[in-house]
Amino acid sequence: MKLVASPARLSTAAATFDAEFKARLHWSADTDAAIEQRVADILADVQQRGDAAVLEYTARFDGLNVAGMGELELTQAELKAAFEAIPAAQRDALEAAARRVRTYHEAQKKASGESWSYRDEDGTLLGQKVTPLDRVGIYVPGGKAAYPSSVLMNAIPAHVAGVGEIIMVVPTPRGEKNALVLAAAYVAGVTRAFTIGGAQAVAALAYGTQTVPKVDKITGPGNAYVASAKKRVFGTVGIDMIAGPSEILVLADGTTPADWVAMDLFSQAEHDELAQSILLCPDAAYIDAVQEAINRLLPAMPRAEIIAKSLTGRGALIHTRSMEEACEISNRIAPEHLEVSSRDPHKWEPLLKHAGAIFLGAFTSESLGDYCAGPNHVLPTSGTARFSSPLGVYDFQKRSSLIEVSEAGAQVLGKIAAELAYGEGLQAHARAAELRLHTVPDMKVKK
Ligand SMILES: NC(=O)c1ccc[n+]([C@@H]2O[C@H](COP(=O)([O-])OP(=O)(O)OC[C@H]3O[C@@H](n4cnc5c(N)ncnc54)[C@H](O)[C@@H]3O)[C@@H](O)[C@H]2O)c1
Ligand SMILES: N[C@H](CO)Cc1c[nH]c[nH+]1
Ligand SMILES: [Zn+2]
Repeated sequence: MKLVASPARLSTAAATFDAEFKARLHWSADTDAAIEQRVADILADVQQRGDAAVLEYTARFDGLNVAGMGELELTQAELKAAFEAIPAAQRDALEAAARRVRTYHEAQKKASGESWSYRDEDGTLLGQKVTPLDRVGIYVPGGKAAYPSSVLMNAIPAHVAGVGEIIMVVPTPRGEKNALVLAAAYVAGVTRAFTIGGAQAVAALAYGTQTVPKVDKITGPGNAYVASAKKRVFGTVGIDMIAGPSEILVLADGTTPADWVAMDLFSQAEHDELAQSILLCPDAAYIDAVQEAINRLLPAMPRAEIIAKSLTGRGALIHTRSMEEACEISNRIAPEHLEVSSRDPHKWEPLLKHAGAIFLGAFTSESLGDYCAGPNHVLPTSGTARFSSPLGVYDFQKRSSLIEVSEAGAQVLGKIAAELAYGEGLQAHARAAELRLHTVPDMKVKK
């Protein structure tokens, strides 16, 4: 049977555009009631029965039958052995990628992840103390593909932040362990690792089981089950964002070879049938050329079936009136990845507000960002880039305000606070401030 990838052909000039566009975009884990119900049941079961439930779901969903949780833990020796056994070229690539990701996140920490403080003229100190989280859980997807790069993208910023313990979970369908994933866990310095996935792994990390330690925060991407589970455990633990099925939006002025753009659309479509690839372009003949390239290149792709399903079910080639209009529509979509495939990307970049990551120019394929450019590839999806940011060192830190009021400062602040406290009807607040005023007898700080 011949596989066909037919993304929807839309035009912003058509009267039906808004409705068709909305229908194409509309999807999120919480609109899929079947997934939601299943995830809710799994979370409740793991919370109640712990390891026993995790073992059952791992057998059911990943085809991995074992006698006890001990068999689902990867030892440090196993991680090290995997690193030593992979071909030298893979080891070098892994280490080169890790170096670039580390350099980027160290710069990120310097720019915005350090404690700071200042003093008022009267000596009062005000500031913010930044501390790393004690223990985090990192989700590394593993259902339809293996993601050693996601190990690096999660664990390295956690390390740079100074997190004490990094607990990794990764499903290994039918028990097939991916050597590169294990090697990446070794390179990135993961503390403990379990071969579990899906909602049951998220639940194990959030609630803790007899074997899996409860964590403070869960980060990392995953499929619709993982995204929904993370949303539901938020509050019990922190989460980074909703990083669900991958998305790419290519904003093209028609100057990049059509084959390059077709392959970039494939690159995210091949992740998942639910991934979304969209092209926005003001040149109709160029859109035809990209569709022709899709037809020609698809049969040779090993993951052609997933690509065809994703492009046909969720993809779109949109003809716009202008590049300006294309930028405006891109902002409405707020994609995970946005490629500005143009001879003059800096002309359009200032118009772009909402995207997880922006890739400028024809040579910046999104896939370079997935592996080794340096910035994080764990990014907000489903339009959440309107309010969320890429995974970063800041996700593994928290902040405490620091306040040290001097004796002189207390004289000024005490009067302001007391006035406002009486206004709120909170007498104890007011008195606590007033007792420190020199005007109150016998209450001066002893020297
Ligand atoms: N946004 C990002 O930063 C980013 C990065 C990498 C990957 N991704 C996305 O992550 C996803 C990875 O998905 P995946 O499936 O390959 O791996 P995954 O690890 O996310 O999901 C596999 C797990 O899903 C669960 N599952 C599958 N079918 C189920 C069912 N019918 N009922 C209950 N549970 C079920 C199983 O427990 C299985 O272990 C893709 O959508 C990819 O696009 C996103
Ligand atoms: N594109 C994914 C984020 O949506 C990340 C990734 C890992 N490997 C390949 N791609
Ligand atoms: Zn990718």
